[in-house]
Amino acid sequence: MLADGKPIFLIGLPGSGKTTVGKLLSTQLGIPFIDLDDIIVQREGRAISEVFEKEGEDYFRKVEAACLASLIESKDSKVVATGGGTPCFFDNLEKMNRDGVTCYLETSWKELAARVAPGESIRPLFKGLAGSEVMTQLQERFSWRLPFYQKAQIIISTENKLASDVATELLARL
Ligand SMILES: Nc1ncnc2c1ncn2[C@@H]1O[C@H](COP(=O)(O)OP(=O)(O)OP(=O)(O)O)[C@@H](O)[C@H]1O
Ligand SMILES: O=C(O)C1=C[C@@H](O)[C@@H](O)[C@H](O)C1
Ligand SMILES: [Mg+2]
Repeated sequence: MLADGKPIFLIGLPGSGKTTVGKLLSTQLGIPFIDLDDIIVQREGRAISEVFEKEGEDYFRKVEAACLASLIESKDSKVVATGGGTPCFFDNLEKMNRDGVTCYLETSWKELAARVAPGESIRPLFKGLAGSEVMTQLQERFSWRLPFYQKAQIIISTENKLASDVATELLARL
């Protein structure tokens, strides 16, 4: 198995299903699930939105990289849902590819827009916008990230698939 004893890192845009698929996969494999965003919240003792607001993105990215590095150092098998931006800063992606198995959950702009639906209070950026506006916002903000995601060792399209099907497909490719 490709992932024998190594951490499995799920990467992709917000709404691509990293948390949902990650939890399912960890149950199927019988190994722990860790959400990198939760580790950051624990370490900082405050919400990510507060870290962004009070300290700015540069600070957040440094904390994110440090939390990722300590997860990698522990060298045990686990499924890690990374943050949407994690592979796109510093050498985070190289580290994940070197010491773990990376999987990009590829999802179209249209599908992402439908998932991060307007009105969801946890995504203030998209609140009150129509579906097509959400799609444009996503593209404008995040197109630059795609070349990073595409360097993952495994790429799985999530299009028209249930999260459970995505987890099963990933399991078969590990
Ligand atoms: N394959 C799928 N098909 C349809 N809906 C999905 C699929 N995977 C996830 N979802 C739904 O999309 C939403 C976002 O999923 P999830 O929170 O797992 O994404 P994420 O990549 O962890 O996002 P974030 O980066 O914001 O943490 C959830 O409502 C989830 O139920
Ligand atoms: O896409 C991003 O840049 C982010 C996604 C979230 O998972 C968090 O890591 C944070 O809100 C930043
Ligand atoms: Mg998530």
